[in-house]
Amino acid sequence: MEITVTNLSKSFDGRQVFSQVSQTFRTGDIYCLMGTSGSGKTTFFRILLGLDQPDSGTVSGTEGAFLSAVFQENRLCESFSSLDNVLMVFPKVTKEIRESVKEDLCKLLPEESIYRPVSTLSGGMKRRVAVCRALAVPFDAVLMDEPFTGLDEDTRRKVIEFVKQKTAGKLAIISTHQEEDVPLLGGSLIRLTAEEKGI
Ligand SMILES: Nc1ncnc2c1ncn2[C@@H]1O[C@H](COP(=O)(O)OP(=O)(O)OP(=O)(O)O)[C@@H](O)[C@H]1O
Repeated sequence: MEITVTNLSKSFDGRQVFSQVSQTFRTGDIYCLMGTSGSGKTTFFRILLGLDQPDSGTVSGTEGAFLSAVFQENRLCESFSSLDNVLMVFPKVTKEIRESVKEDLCKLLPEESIYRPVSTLSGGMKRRVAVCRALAVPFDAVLMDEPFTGLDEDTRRKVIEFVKQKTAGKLAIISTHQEEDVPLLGGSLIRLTAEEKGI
């Protein structure tokens, strides 16, 4: 698939967040979206997901596509286990799906923790559950808003490897504040800067 944004502009209350952003995102590639706090990364994701409208410009290629997402907040059900938080996104849970989700979760978390309510997990553990859930479902493209926040260096690398494996041959757009993530992900760097007002 290919997502193309053309001359995308967005302002809030008369304050320009970004303007005239044009970019093509192609399947098989990872795009790392970087920009200072407030440069509009979350807003850009929300527009791609159709949750917000641009003031002007267009997004094409997302019609009929399955877009998966990790939002800036985890959006987990705190009283459910990690396992159930991931399984809940499947319309029908088969034995195979359950086993494969367990296997994926265990790549990122200690096995005992995947049966505990999410409310008992650390912030970094919850983040890993959110990442695992977004990548568990079939998707054409995944959009991840700062998925590696709250992770120590070793865990961060482990999660990056997991993301690379799970997004192979698909389209991934990932926002990050750490430039070193770009080579680790083998991604293309795209800057969304307030100064340039575009990427
Ligand atoms: N619904 C809204 N109403 C008014 N202003 C908003 C709204 N959503 C975002 N903004 C403003 O738009 C700007 C961009 O916000 P956004 O969250 O997209 O930035 P960001 O690059 O994701 O920031 P961060 O790196 O801190 O997560 C900010 O100044 C923010 O206050």
